[in-house]
Amino acid sequence: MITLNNVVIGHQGKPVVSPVSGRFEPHSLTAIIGANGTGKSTLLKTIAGLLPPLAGELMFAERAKPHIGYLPQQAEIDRQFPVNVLDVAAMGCWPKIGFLRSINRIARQRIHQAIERVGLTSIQRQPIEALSGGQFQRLMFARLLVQDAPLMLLDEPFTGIDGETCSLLMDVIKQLHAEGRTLIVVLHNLELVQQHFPHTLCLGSSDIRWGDTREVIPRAWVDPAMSLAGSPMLPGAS
Ligand SMILES: Nc1ncnc2c1ncn2[C@@H]1O[C@H](COP(=O)(O)OP(=O)(O)OP(=O)(O)O)[C@@H](O)[C@H]1O
Repeated sequence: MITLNNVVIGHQGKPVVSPVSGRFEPHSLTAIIGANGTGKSTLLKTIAGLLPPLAGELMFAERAKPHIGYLPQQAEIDRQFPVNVLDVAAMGCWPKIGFLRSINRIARQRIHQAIERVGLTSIQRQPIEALSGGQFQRLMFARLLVQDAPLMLLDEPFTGIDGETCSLLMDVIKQLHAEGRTLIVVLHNLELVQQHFPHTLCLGSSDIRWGDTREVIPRAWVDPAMSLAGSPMLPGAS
């Protein structure tokens, strides 16, 4: 679905990691891991088209770039906007129907189903500034479900949320994948990656590994006896 050929990612002309080459297969589920600052978010933004590659080729299999669902890190989202849960979930329709067009019955049904899927039906009229971090992340997933994009990019979707929400949202990720979408998810929890993600791209300051998760993540990294399970400790981490 996406081929990277010596793609250099970075900001203001400054690369953050060695050139990346490889391929995200159609309908694949890939985790991007790596220590803080190794360029995981930068890579996601480059694939999303929010940042240009500094060099190299980033190619999509289709002639035109597919519709992309992008979930940034929570810290990058403005929650002061005066809208409620339903309004935000409905924004998932915009790429397909446009900003000012009215929502038809089928789309409305899809919005309500998505809100129900993430357990927010009882608070669907609440303003978003009143939501907890976990409730807000559930809402971001509802919007993704409504968006229905073939390619979804998620940046640290489980950071700062409780175990129950994490488990529910992981099920949504698996559902989206089972429905045939391609998903690329930045994560720090290696146990989660090992349990659920068949492919892993590990960005390191001097080394990039990409392939089958069982080969990319050595068992020792998630061995509870080594106290690394679920931690962001990776080669190159301080
Ligand atoms: N807008 C920006 N302008 C300039 N440099 C930036 C910008 N955003 C990030 N960087 C730098 O690019 C590098 C990679 O940042 P990035 O956020 O992609 O890393 P990351 O692997 O996602 O880190 P983390 O795990 O902490 O989220 C860092 O050195 C960071 O300081």
